[in-house]
Amino acid sequence: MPNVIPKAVLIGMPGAGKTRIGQDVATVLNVEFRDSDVEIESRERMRIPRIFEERGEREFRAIESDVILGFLHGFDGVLSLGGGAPMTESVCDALERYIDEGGVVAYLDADPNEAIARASRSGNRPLLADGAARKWRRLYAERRPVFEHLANLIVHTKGKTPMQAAKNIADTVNEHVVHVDGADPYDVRIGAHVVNHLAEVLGSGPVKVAMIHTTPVQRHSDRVRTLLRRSGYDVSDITIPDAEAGKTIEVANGIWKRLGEEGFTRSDAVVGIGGGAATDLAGFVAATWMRGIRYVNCPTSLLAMVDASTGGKTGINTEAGKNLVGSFYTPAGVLADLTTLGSLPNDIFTEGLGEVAKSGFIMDTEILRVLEDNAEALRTFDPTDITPDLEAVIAELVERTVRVKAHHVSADLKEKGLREFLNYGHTMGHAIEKLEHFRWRHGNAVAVGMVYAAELSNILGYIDRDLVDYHRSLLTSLGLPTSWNGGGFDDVLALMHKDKKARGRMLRFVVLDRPGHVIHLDNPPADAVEEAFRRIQK
Ligand SMILES: NC(=O)c1ccc[n+]([C@@H]2O[C@H](COP(=O)([O-])OP(=O)(O)OC[C@H]3O[C@@H](n4cnc5c(N)ncnc54)[C@H](O)[C@@H]3O)[C@@H](O)[C@H]2O)c1
Ligand SMILES: O=C(O)C(=O)C[C@@H](O)[C@H](O)[C@H](O)COP(=O)(O)O
Repeated sequence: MPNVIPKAVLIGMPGAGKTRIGQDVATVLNVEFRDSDVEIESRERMRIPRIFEERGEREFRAIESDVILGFLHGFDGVLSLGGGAPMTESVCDALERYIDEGGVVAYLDADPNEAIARASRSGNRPLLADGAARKWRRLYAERRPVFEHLANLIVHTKGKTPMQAAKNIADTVNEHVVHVDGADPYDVRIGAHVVNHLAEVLGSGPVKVAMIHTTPVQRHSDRVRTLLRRSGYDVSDITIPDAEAGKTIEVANGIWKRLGEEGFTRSDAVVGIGGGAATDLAGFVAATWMRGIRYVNCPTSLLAMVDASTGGKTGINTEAGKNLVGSFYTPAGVLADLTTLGSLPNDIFTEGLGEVAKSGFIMDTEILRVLEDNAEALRTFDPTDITPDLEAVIAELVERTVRVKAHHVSADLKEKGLREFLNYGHTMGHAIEKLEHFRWRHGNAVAVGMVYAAELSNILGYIDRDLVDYHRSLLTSLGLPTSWNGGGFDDVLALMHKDKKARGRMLRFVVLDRPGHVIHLDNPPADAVEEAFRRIQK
């Protein structure tokens, strides 16, 4: 039975707004709200000033600690603490344990003058009796360092309405975080406004940041630029050609030239904002400038969120083919800000569902159930009308798909074996993309590629027709293609022999042997390879 812990705990100085904002957070999250001061007075049947007067602060802090610790296990709402509570060692230790369990301790960093005015209006502050402002500032000087060290979320409330501050906290509560292990571990943060974590992920090392983005995501890169500059970074704003046109050596060379001219050192950084093509190029630039500098991906398409931005495959396209030049180079972090989907065209969203479905077929079959249950809403995705329910479905699909990718890349970054399973549907998929001169979207080509792989697996007796038919029915219900007539078998075969999984003259595939489980299929019989191709023709 997992521990039941509060959704959020609010701390801050008297008058910071902990009660009002705490109530608003509880409203947004549709959970209960509790205030530790109110609970103390209810339990002791005595107002706090009288407890201080009759029993002294030491006993009050002991009572307060007991009440708060009682709420940190078993209460799943929002809890606001009295101003001095975190200064008590037992409370501070308990809050640190709460954060380790996934809790959010939000420090409301209010404007001192505003907080003093509010605190002075409320008579229930024994520590702020006469000379309130002077005493408040003395307490502030003592407590602020503790609050800032303890909190895993700091909300600057000046200029925000209580509800705006509350939504900021609720967004953090609703974030999903997927940890990617390996030599250079990092986190993928998924949720609304997670881009607010950018400075935290970049850290204090970089002085200069190259912000690499494309025109269609201008509104999102504008937000990133503001965040970077407000955090004190010297931003080089680099717009690249959109989509595959941006994944070229010419584009990379132009950026290298600019980084040299602007004096980028090995401690500086790159931020990639956009679809998978932009994050691939940004990662490639980061991997190669001075043999590797820090970079953070801010994916803005579904496919980039669930696949391209994570796993460290960086690269460009060349005459020889797609993704044939690049480097395995992992980001310092990935911020999948779901609000950016608010401008994503439906067809681009749909292609991302191809990689989501892939992750369901190869490992997490719950993904397939979620896709089935929400196929209509997903197929008719409208960026201007993302309901809270649909946003929750998308967040779950993104988290689950990223977890599947993280499982494979954490254990096998450089694709020596396990990671190849993520290539399900790609042997045929990449051939289709090439023969379609990249007019077909990646996710669409992979969808047909998965049907091809399912047919091949069926021909060789690994899976039955039902599972092949299920590929077609699920992918069709999501608006994805399941057949292709754009080229001849000989051309496809030649390209499959150039796939990165091929070894010498040996064709290599990844196929299912049951739902949620893939195997390597090396050097399958030539007639089976051709028969499966015939079966995906319209
Ligand atoms: N590195 C990896 O592991 C990996 C994995 C999968 C795919 N990829 C690569 O990713 C690319 C496919 O990614 P993609 O599907 O995101 O394509 P993409 O990067 O070409 O983006 C598709 C289109 O959507 C636009 N767009 C993206 N986000 C938007 C937003 N929020 N609002 C409006 N427009 C937006 C882009 O500007 C572009 O026009 C391919 O190059 C593929 O090779 C890499
Ligand atoms: O990350 C991987 O490894 C994958 O295979 C994920 C794929 O979904 C993705 O399309 C990847 O870009 C394909 O890798 P490639 O090496 O075949 O280009």
